[in-house]
Amino acid sequence: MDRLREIETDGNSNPIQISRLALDMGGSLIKLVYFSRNSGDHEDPLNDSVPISNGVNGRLHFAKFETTNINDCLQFISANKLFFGGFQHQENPTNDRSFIKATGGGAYKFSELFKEKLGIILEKEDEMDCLVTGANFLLKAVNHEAFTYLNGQKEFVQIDHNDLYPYLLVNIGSGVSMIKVDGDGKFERVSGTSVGGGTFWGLGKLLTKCQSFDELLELSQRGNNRVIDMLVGDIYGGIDYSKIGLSSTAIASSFGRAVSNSNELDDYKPEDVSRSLLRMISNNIGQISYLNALRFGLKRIFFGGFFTRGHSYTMDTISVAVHFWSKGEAKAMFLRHEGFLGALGAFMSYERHSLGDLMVNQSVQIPVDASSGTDTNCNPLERDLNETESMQCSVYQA
Ligand SMILES: Nc1ncnc2c1ncn2[C@@H]1O[C@H](COP(=O)(O)OP(=O)(O)O)[C@@H](O)[C@H]1O
Ligand SMILES: CC(C)(COP(=O)(O)O)[C@@H](O)C(=O)NCCC(=O)O
Repeated sequence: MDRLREIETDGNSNPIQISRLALDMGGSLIKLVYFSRNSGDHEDPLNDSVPISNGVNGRLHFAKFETTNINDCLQFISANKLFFGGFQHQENPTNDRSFIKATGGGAYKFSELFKEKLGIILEKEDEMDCLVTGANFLLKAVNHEAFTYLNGQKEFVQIDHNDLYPYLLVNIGSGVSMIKVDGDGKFERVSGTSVGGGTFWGLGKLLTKCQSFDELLELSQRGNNRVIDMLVGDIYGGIDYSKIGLSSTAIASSFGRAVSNSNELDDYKPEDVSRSLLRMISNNIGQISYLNALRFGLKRIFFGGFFTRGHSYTMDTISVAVHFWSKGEAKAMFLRHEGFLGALGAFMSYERHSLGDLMVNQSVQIPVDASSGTDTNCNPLERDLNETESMQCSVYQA
Protein backbone atom coordinates (compact mmCIF):
# COMPACT_ATOMS: atom_id res chain seq x y z
CA MET A 1 0.00 0.00 0.00
CA ASP A 2 2.85 2.38 0.84
CA ARG A 3 4.21 1.69 -2.57
CA LEU A 4 1.01 2.90 -4.20
CA ARG A 5 1.12 6.13 -2.26
CA GLU A 6 4.74 6.65 -3.10
CA ILE A 7 3.94 6.39 -6.76
CA GLU A 8 1.05 8.77 -6.66
CA THR A 9 3.05 11.65 -5.24
CA ASP A 10 6.68 12.68 -5.13
CA GLY A 11 6.66 13.13 -1.35
CA ASN A 12 5.76 16.83 -1.66
CA SER A 13 2.24 15.93 -2.69
CA ASN A 14 3.00 16.73 -6.32
CA PRO A 15 1.47 14.15 -8.58
CA ILE A 16 4.09 12.12 -10.37
CA GLN A 17 3.85 12.09 -14.10
CA ILE A 18 4.02 8.68 -15.62
CA SER A 19 5.19 8.80 -19.18
CA ARG A 20 5.76 5.22 -20.24
CA LEU A 21 4.38 1.83 -19.20
CA ALA A 22 5.30 -1.56 -20.62
CA LEU A 23 4.12 -5.03 -19.63
CA ASP A 24 5.41 -8.57 -19.78
CA MET A 25 2.63 -11.03 -19.08
CA GLY A 26 3.98 -14.52 -18.57
CA GLY A 27 2.60 -17.87 -17.53
CA SER A 28 3.13 -17.12 -13.83
CA LEU A 29 3.76 -13.41 -13.35
CA ILE A 30 2.88 -10.08 -14.91
CA LYS A 31 5.76 -7.64 -14.84
CA LEU A 32 5.39 -3.87 -15.19
CA VAL A 33 8.08 -1.31 -15.99
CA TYR A 34 7.14 2.34 -16.02
CA PHE A 35 8.87 5.68 -16.10
CA SER A 36 8.00 8.65 -13.92
CA ARG A 37 9.55 11.99 -14.64
CA ASN A 38 11.16 13.87 -11.77
CA SER A 39 8.83 16.54 -10.49
CA GLY A 40 9.79 20.07 -11.43
CA ASP A 41 11.81 18.83 -14.37
CA HIS A 42 9.98 20.81 -16.93
CA GLU A 43 9.23 23.77 -14.66
CA ASP A 44 12.75 24.89 -13.86
CA PRO A 45 15.20 24.55 -16.72
CA LEU A 46 18.11 25.57 -14.47
CA ASN A 47 17.36 22.90 -11.91
CA ASP A 48 20.18 20.34 -11.44
CA SER A 49 17.87 17.49 -12.21
CA VAL A 50 17.06 18.83 -15.64
CA PRO A 51 18.99 16.71 -18.07
CA ILE A 52 21.31 18.04 -20.65
CA SER A 53 20.11 17.85 -24.22
CA ASN A 54 16.39 17.32 -24.64
CA GLY A 55 16.12 14.42 -22.22
CA VAL A 56 13.80 14.04 -19.27
CA ASN A 57 15.12 12.88 -15.91
CA GLY A 58 13.09 10.42 -13.96
CA ARG A 59 12.90 6.95 -12.58
CA LEU A 60 12.14 3.52 -13.93
CA HIS A 61 9.85 1.60 -11.61
CA PHE A 62 9.32 -2.14 -11.40
CA ALA A 63 6.30 -4.07 -10.17
CA LYS A 64 4.92 -7.57 -10.52
CA PHE A 65 1.68 -9.47 -9.94
CA GLU A 66 0.77 -13.11 -10.13
CA THR A 67 -0.91 -13.75 -13.46
CA THR A 68 -3.80 -15.44 -11.66
CA ASN A 69 -4.37 -12.09 -9.88
CA ILE A 70 -4.65 -10.11 -13.09
CA ASN A 71 -7.46 -8.04 -11.62
CA ASP A 72 -5.06 -6.65 -9.01
CA CYS A 73 -2.76 -5.65 -11.84
CA LEU A 74 -5.59 -3.90 -13.71
CA GLN A 75 -6.55 -2.13 -10.51
CA PHE A 76 -2.94 -1.02 -9.92
CA ILE A 77 -2.66 0.37 -13.44
CA SER A 78 -5.98 2.12 -13.12
CA ALA A 79 -5.44 3.52 -9.59
CA ASN A 80 -2.07 4.95 -10.54
CA LYS A 81 -3.20 6.12 -13.97
CA LEU A 82 -0.32 4.25 -15.54
CA PHE A 83 -2.21 3.87 -18.78
CA PHE A 84 -1.61 7.53 -19.55
CA GLY A 85 1.90 6.30 -20.16
CA GLY A 86 0.95 4.84 -23.50
CA PHE A 87 1.02 6.64 -26.80
CA GLN A 88 -1.38 7.86 -29.42
CA HIS A 89 -1.11 5.83 -32.56
CA GLN A 90 0.49 7.86 -35.34
CA GLU A 91 -1.59 6.18 -38.00
CA ASN A 92 -4.75 7.16 -36.21
CA PRO A 93 -4.10 10.09 -33.85
CA THR A 94 -7.80 10.71 -33.37
CA ASN A 95 -8.15 7.37 -31.65
CA ASP A 96 -8.21 8.35 -27.98
CA ARG A 97 -7.32 4.93 -26.66
CA SER A 98 -3.91 4.38 -25.03
CA PHE A 99 -1.56 1.96 -26.71
CA ILE A 100 0.70 0.11 -24.31
CA LYS A 101 3.64 -2.07 -25.29
CA ALA A 102 3.18 -5.62 -24.05
CA THR A 103 5.01 -8.89 -24.46
CA GLY A 104 4.63 -12.50 -23.27
CA GLY A 105 1.70 -14.80 -23.87
CA GLY A 106 -0.62 -12.55 -21.87
CA ALA A 107 -0.27 -9.82 -24.49
CA TYR A 108 -2.43 -12.11 -26.64
CA LYS A 109 -4.47 -13.84 -23.97
CA PHE A 110 -5.54 -10.69 -22.13
CA SER A 111 -5.79 -8.17 -24.96
CA GLU A 112 -9.61 -8.13 -24.87
CA LEU A 113 -9.63 -7.79 -21.08
CA PHE A 114 -7.37 -4.72 -21.18
CA LYS A 115 -9.51 -3.17 -23.90
CA GLU A 116 -12.71 -3.84 -22.03
CA LYS A 117 -11.61 -2.86 -18.50
CA LEU A 118 -9.15 -0.03 -19.15
CA GLY A 119 -9.66 0.95 -22.76
CA ILE A 120 -6.03 0.04 -23.40
CA ILE A 121 -4.86 -1.49 -26.65
CA LEU A 122 -1.94 -3.83 -26.11
CA GLU A 123 0.70 -3.38 -28.78
CA LYS A 124 2.35 -6.80 -29.00
CA GLU A 125 6.10 -7.25 -29.02
CA ASP A 126 7.88 -10.56 -29.51
CA GLU A 127 8.88 -12.17 -26.21
CA MET A 128 12.35 -13.43 -27.25
CA ASP A 129 13.13 -10.08 -28.85
CA CYS A 130 12.19 -8.29 -25.65
CA LEU A 131 14.21 -10.65 -23.43
CA VAL A 132 17.33 -10.03 -25.49
CA THR A 133 16.78 -6.26 -25.69
CA GLY A 134 16.22 -6.12 -21.93
CA ALA A 135 19.30 -8.22 -21.18
CA ASN A 136 21.55 -6.22 -23.52
CA PHE A 137 20.30 -2.98 -22.05
CA LEU A 138 20.93 -4.08 -18.46
CA LEU A 139 24.35 -5.52 -19.23
CA LYS A 140 25.49 -2.40 -21.04
CA ALA A 141 23.79 0.38 -19.14
CA VAL A 142 23.46 -0.65 -15.53
CA ASN A 143 26.39 -0.82 -13.14
CA HIS A 144 26.45 -3.84 -10.85
CA GLU A 145 23.84 -5.73 -12.81
CA ALA A 146 25.53 -9.08 -13.46
CA PHE A 147 27.08 -11.18 -10.76
CA THR A 148 28.43 -14.64 -10.09
CA TYR A 149 27.27 -16.65 -7.11
CA LEU A 150 29.36 -19.52 -5.84
CA ASN A 151 29.65 -20.96 -2.33
CA GLY A 152 27.57 -18.13 -0.96
CA GLN A 153 29.86 -15.50 -2.47
CA LYS A 154 28.25 -12.90 -4.67
CA GLU A 155 30.62 -11.01 -6.92
CA PHE A 156 29.61 -8.35 -9.38
CA VAL A 157 31.05 -8.72 -12.85
CA GLN A 158 32.44 -5.80 -14.81
CA ILE A 159 31.02 -6.06 -18.30
CA ASP A 160 33.30 -5.07 -21.15
CA HIS A 161 30.94 -3.55 -23.73
CA ASN A 162 33.32 -4.47 -26.52
CA ASP A 163 33.47 -8.07 -25.43
CA LEU A 164 29.92 -8.91 -24.45
CA TYR A 165 28.90 -11.16 -27.34
CA PRO A 166 28.29 -13.95 -27.90
CA TYR A 167 26.62 -15.21 -24.75
CA LEU A 168 23.87 -17.62 -23.77
CA LEU A 169 20.79 -16.12 -22.17
CA VAL A 170 18.79 -18.60 -20.14
CA ASN A 171 15.43 -17.24 -19.11
CA ILE A 172 13.92 -19.35 -16.35
CA GLY A 173 10.28 -18.36 -16.17
CA SER A 174 7.39 -20.82 -16.07
CA GLY A 175 9.30 -22.70 -18.76
CA VAL A 176 12.88 -22.15 -19.87
CA SER A 177 14.19 -20.51 -23.05
CA MET A 178 17.84 -20.64 -24.08
CA ILE A 179 18.92 -17.94 -26.46
CA LYS A 180 22.27 -17.45 -28.15
CA VAL A 181 22.84 -13.71 -28.29
CA ASP A 182 25.25 -12.31 -30.88
CA GLY A 183 24.44 -8.61 -30.68
CA ASP A 184 21.64 -6.07 -30.48
CA GLY A 185 18.67 -7.73 -32.14
CA LYS A 186 20.91 -10.61 -33.25
CA PHE A 187 19.93 -13.81 -31.54
CA GLU A 188 18.61 -17.34 -31.96
CA ARG A 189 16.52 -19.36 -29.52
CA VAL A 190 18.60 -22.52 -29.52
CA SER A 191 16.79 -24.60 -26.95
CA GLY A 192 14.32 -24.72 -24.13
CA THR A 193 12.86 -27.01 -21.52
CA SER A 194 9.43 -27.29 -19.99
CA VAL A 195 11.02 -28.22 -16.66
CA GLY A 196 11.31 -24.74 -15.21
CA GLY A 197 9.99 -22.36 -12.59
CA GLY A 198 6.39 -23.44 -13.12
CA THR A 199 7.46 -27.03 -12.52
CA PHE A 200 9.10 -26.19 -9.21
CA TRP A 201 6.18 -24.11 -8.04
CA GLY A 202 3.50 -26.50 -9.38
CA LEU A 203 5.00 -29.74 -8.13
CA GLY A 204 6.10 -28.09 -4.90
CA LYS A 205 2.60 -26.83 -4.23
CA LEU A 206 1.12 -30.28 -4.78
CA LEU A 207 3.72 -32.07 -2.70
CA THR A 208 4.01 -29.66 0.23
CA LYS A 209 0.64 -27.87 0.26
CA CYS A 210 2.51 -24.55 0.34
CA GLN A 211 0.38 -21.51 -0.30
CA SER A 212 2.99 -19.27 -1.88
CA PHE A 213 6.14 -19.50 -3.92
CA ASP A 214 8.17 -17.70 -1.28
CA GLU A 215 6.91 -20.11 1.37
CA LEU A 216 8.13 -23.00 -0.77
CA LEU A 217 11.54 -21.36 -1.16
CA GLU A 218 11.63 -20.63 2.55
CA LEU A 219 10.95 -24.31 3.29
CA SER A 220 13.78 -25.42 1.02
CA GLN A 221 16.07 -23.33 3.16
CA ARG A 222 15.54 -25.62 6.14
CA GLY A 223 15.40 -28.90 4.25
CA ASN A 224 17.84 -31.74 3.73
CA ASN A 225 17.78 -33.32 0.28
CA ARG A 226 19.68 -36.40 1.45
CA VAL A 227 16.52 -37.73 3.06
CA ILE A 228 14.86 -38.17 -0.33
CA ASP A 229 17.62 -38.17 -2.93
CA MET A 230 19.59 -41.33 -3.61
CA LEU A 231 23.30 -40.56 -3.34
CA VAL A 232 26.18 -42.32 -5.06
CA GLY A 233 27.24 -43.51 -1.60
CA ASP A 234 23.83 -45.14 -1.07
CA ILE A 235 24.46 -47.26 -4.12
CA TYR A 236 28.19 -47.82 -3.64
CA GLY A 237 28.17 -48.69 0.05
CA GLY A 238 29.35 -45.29 1.23
CA ILE A 239 32.35 -44.92 -1.08
CA ASP A 240 33.06 -42.61 -4.03
CA TYR A 241 32.83 -43.81 -7.62
CA SER A 242 36.05 -41.99 -8.28
CA LYS A 243 36.80 -43.58 -11.65
CA ILE A 244 34.04 -41.47 -13.22
CA GLY A 245 34.52 -38.53 -10.88
CA LEU A 246 31.51 -39.02 -8.63
CA SER A 247 31.90 -38.52 -4.91
CA SER A 248 29.81 -40.56 -2.48
CA THR A 249 27.79 -37.44 -1.65
CA ALA A 250 26.83 -36.66 -5.27
CA ILE A 251 23.18 -37.20 -6.10
CA ALA A 252 22.84 -40.39 -8.12
CA SER A 253 19.06 -40.17 -8.45
CA SER A 254 16.88 -37.24 -7.43
CA PHE A 255 14.01 -38.48 -5.26
CA GLY A 256 15.46 -41.98 -5.72
CA ARG A 257 15.58 -42.80 -2.03
CA ALA A 258 11.81 -42.56 -1.81
CA VAL A 259 11.44 -45.89 -3.64
CA SER A 260 13.70 -47.82 -1.31
CA ASN A 261 11.43 -47.69 1.71
CA SER A 262 7.73 -47.83 2.42
CA ASN A 263 7.35 -44.16 3.30
CA GLU A 264 4.33 -42.22 2.14
CA LEU A 265 4.46 -38.55 1.18
CA ASP A 266 3.27 -37.58 4.66
CA ASP A 267 6.28 -39.31 6.19
CA TYR A 268 8.57 -36.73 4.58
CA LYS A 269 9.03 -33.25 5.86
CA PRO A 270 7.86 -30.60 3.36
CA GLU A 271 11.22 -28.87 3.93
CA ASP A 272 13.10 -31.91 2.58
CA VAL A 273 10.74 -32.34 -0.37
CA SER A 274 11.14 -28.69 -1.32
CA ARG A 275 14.92 -28.89 -1.03
CA SER A 276 15.17 -31.97 -3.27
CA LEU A 277 12.83 -30.47 -5.83
CA LEU A 278 14.67 -27.17 -5.98
CA ARG A 279 17.98 -28.91 -6.30
CA MET A 280 16.73 -31.28 -9.01
CA ILE A 281 15.29 -28.53 -11.16
CA SER A 282 18.14 -26.05 -10.69
CA ASN A 283 20.73 -28.72 -11.39
CA ASN A 284 18.91 -29.87 -14.50
CA ILE A 285 18.63 -26.35 -15.89
CA GLY A 286 22.30 -25.71 -15.13
CA GLN A 287 23.27 -28.87 -16.98
CA ILE A 288 21.13 -28.24 -20.07
CA SER A 289 22.41 -24.67 -20.16
CA TYR A 290 25.98 -25.83 -20.11
CA LEU A 291 25.32 -28.36 -22.89
CA ASN A 292 23.87 -25.61 -25.05
CA ALA A 293 26.77 -23.31 -24.28
CA LEU A 294 29.07 -26.15 -25.32
CA ARG A 295 27.15 -26.61 -28.60
CA PHE A 296 28.06 -23.08 -29.63
CA GLY A 297 31.35 -22.61 -27.81
CA LEU A 298 29.91 -20.02 -25.41
CA LYS A 299 31.71 -19.35 -22.16
CA ARG A 300 29.27 -16.97 -20.51
CA ILE A 301 25.77 -17.90 -19.47
CA PHE A 302 23.46 -15.23 -18.07
CA PHE A 303 20.41 -16.44 -16.17
CA GLY A 304 17.25 -14.34 -16.09
CA GLY A 305 13.64 -14.98 -15.12
CA PHE A 306 11.96 -14.97 -11.74
CA PHE A 307 12.64 -18.60 -10.84
CA THR A 308 16.01 -17.68 -9.32
CA ARG A 309 14.39 -14.96 -7.21
CA GLY A 310 17.79 -13.90 -5.88
CA HIS A 311 17.72 -17.10 -3.85
CA SER A 312 21.14 -18.28 -2.76
CA TYR A 313 20.59 -22.04 -2.90
CA THR A 314 19.03 -21.86 -6.37
CA MET A 315 21.87 -19.73 -7.76
CA ASP A 316 24.48 -21.82 -6.02
CA THR A 317 23.08 -25.05 -7.44
CA ILE A 318 22.92 -23.66 -10.98
CA SER A 319 26.48 -22.30 -10.67
CA VAL A 320 27.84 -25.57 -9.31
CA ALA A 321 26.18 -27.49 -12.15
CA VAL A 322 27.67 -25.19 -14.79
CA HIS A 323 31.07 -25.29 -13.10
CA PHE A 324 31.02 -29.07 -12.65
CA TRP A 325 29.93 -29.98 -16.18
CA SER A 326 32.16 -27.44 -17.89
CA LYS A 327 35.12 -28.34 -15.66
CA GLY A 328 35.33 -24.67 -14.76
CA GLU A 329 35.36 -23.47 -18.39
CA ALA A 330 31.93 -21.81 -18.44
CA LYS A 331 30.62 -19.22 -16.03
CA ALA A 332 27.08 -18.82 -14.72
CA MET A 333 26.05 -15.22 -14.10
CA PHE A 334 22.85 -13.80 -12.70
CA LEU A 335 21.09 -10.50 -13.21
CA ARG A 336 19.76 -8.28 -10.46
CA HIS A 337 16.69 -7.40 -12.51
CA GLU A 338 16.30 -11.08 -13.31
CA GLY A 339 12.56 -11.22 -14.03
CA PHE A 340 12.20 -7.86 -15.75
CA LEU A 341 14.15 -8.49 -18.96
CA GLY A 342 11.04 -8.89 -21.11
CA ALA A 343 9.24 -5.90 -19.63
CA LEU A 344 12.35 -3.74 -20.06
CA GLY A 345 12.64 -4.92 -23.64
CA ALA A 346 9.02 -3.98 -24.28
CA PHE A 347 9.71 -0.60 -22.67
CA MET A 348 12.67 -0.06 -24.98
CA SER A 349 10.56 -0.96 -28.00
CA TYR A 350 8.73 2.39 -27.80
CA GLU A 351 11.91 3.90 -29.08
CA ARG A 352 12.67 1.15 -31.61
CA HIS A 353 9.41 1.72 -33.39
CA SER A 354 9.73 5.53 -33.22
CA LEU A 355 6.17 5.80 -32.01
CA GLY A 356 6.62 7.65 -28.78
CA ASP A 357 10.26 8.26 -29.65
CA LEU A 358 11.81 7.76 -26.27
CA MET A 359 15.21 6.42 -25.51
CA VAL A 360 16.68 5.41 -22.20
CA ASN A 361 19.93 7.08 -21.33
CA GLN A 362 22.78 4.60 -21.49
CA SER A 363 24.37 5.74 -18.24
CA VAL A 364 21.84 4.49 -15.77
CA GLN A 365 23.12 4.17 -12.21
CA ILE A 366 21.32 2.09 -9.64
CA PRO A 367 20.96 3.96 -6.33
CA VAL A 368 23.86 3.17 -4.01
CA ASP A 369 21.81 1.48 -1.32
CA ALA A 370 20.51 -1.03 -3.80
CA SER A 371 23.85 -2.19 -5.13
CA SER A 372 26.60 -3.33 -2.86
CA GLY A 373 29.99 -4.49 -4.04
CA THR A 374 30.02 -8.02 -2.78
CA ASP A 375 27.67 -9.94 -0.61
CA THR A 376 29.13 -12.69 1.43
CA ASN A 377 26.45 -13.04 4.05
CA CYS A 378 24.54 -15.47 1.86
CA ASN A 379 21.14 -14.13 2.72
CA PRO A 380 18.80 -17.04 1.96
CA LEU A 381 15.89 -15.07 0.56
CA GLU A 382 17.34 -11.81 -0.59
CA ARG A 383 15.11 -8.81 -0.30
CA ASP A 384 13.22 -8.35 -3.50
CA LEU A 385 15.45 -5.71 -5.03
CA ASN A 386 13.46 -5.69 -8.20
CA GLU A 387 10.15 -4.71 -6.80
CA THR A 388 11.06 -2.07 -4.31
CA GLU A 389 13.76 -0.21 -6.10
CA SER A 390 13.53 2.17 -8.97
CA MET A 391 16.26 3.24 -11.32
CA GLN A 392 17.30 6.83 -11.92
CA CYS A 393 17.57 7.52 -15.63
CA SER A 394 16.94 9.96 -18.43
CA VAL A 395 14.67 9.47 -21.37
CA TYR A 396 15.40 11.26 -24.61
CA GLN A 397 13.24 12.48 -27.40
CA ALA A 398 14.50 10.71 -30.51
N1 LIG B 1 5.46 -14.57 -6.26
C1 LIG B 1 5.62 -15.56 -7.15
N2 LIG B 1 4.54 -16.26 -7.56
C2 LIG B 1 4.69 -17.26 -8.45
N3 LIG B 1 5.87 -17.62 -8.97
C3 LIG B 1 6.97 -16.97 -8.60
C4 LIG B 1 6.90 -15.91 -7.67
N4 LIG B 1 8.14 -15.41 -7.51
C5 LIG B 1 8.95 -16.15 -8.28
N5 LIG B 1 8.26 -17.12 -8.94
C6 LIG B 1 8.89 -18.09 -9.85
O1 LIG B 1 9.09 -17.42 -11.06
C7 LIG B 1 8.51 -18.16 -12.14
C8 LIG B 1 7.97 -17.17 -13.14
O2 LIG B 1 9.04 -16.41 -13.63
P1 LIG B 1 8.84 -15.33 -14.76
O3 LIG B 1 10.20 -14.96 -15.24
O4 LIG B 1 7.99 -14.24 -14.26
O5 LIG B 1 8.12 -16.19 -15.87
P2 LIG B 1 6.72 -16.02 -16.62
O6 LIG B 1 7.01 -14.98 -17.65
O7 LIG B 1 6.50 -17.37 -17.20
O8 LIG B 1 5.67 -15.63 -15.65
C9 LIG B 1 7.45 -19.01 -11.49
O9 LIG B 1 7.18 -20.15 -12.27
C10 LIG B 1 8.07 -19.35 -10.17
O10 LIG B 1 8.98 -20.41 -10.29
C1 LIG C 1 6.58 -20.84 -24.04
C2 LIG C 1 7.53 -19.93 -23.26
C3 LIG C 1 8.44 -19.19 -24.23
C4 LIG C 1 6.68 -18.90 -22.50
O1 LIG C 1 7.50 -18.06 -21.69
P1 LIG C 1 7.28 -17.96 -20.07
O2 LIG C 1 5.90 -17.44 -19.82
O3 LIG C 1 7.47 -19.32 -19.47
O4 LIG C 1 8.34 -17.01 -19.59
C5 LIG C 1 8.38 -20.75 -22.23
O5 LIG C 1 7.54 -21.30 -21.29
C6 LIG C 1 9.27 -21.83 -22.84
O6 LIG C 1 10.21 -21.55 -23.49
N1 LIG C 1 8.96 -23.12 -22.54
C7 LIG C 1 9.77 -24.24 -22.92
C8 LIG C 1 9.18 -24.90 -24.13
C9 LIG C 1 10.19 -25.85 -24.74
O7 LIG C 1 11.15 -25.40 -25.37
O8 LIG C 1 10.04 -27.06 -24.57
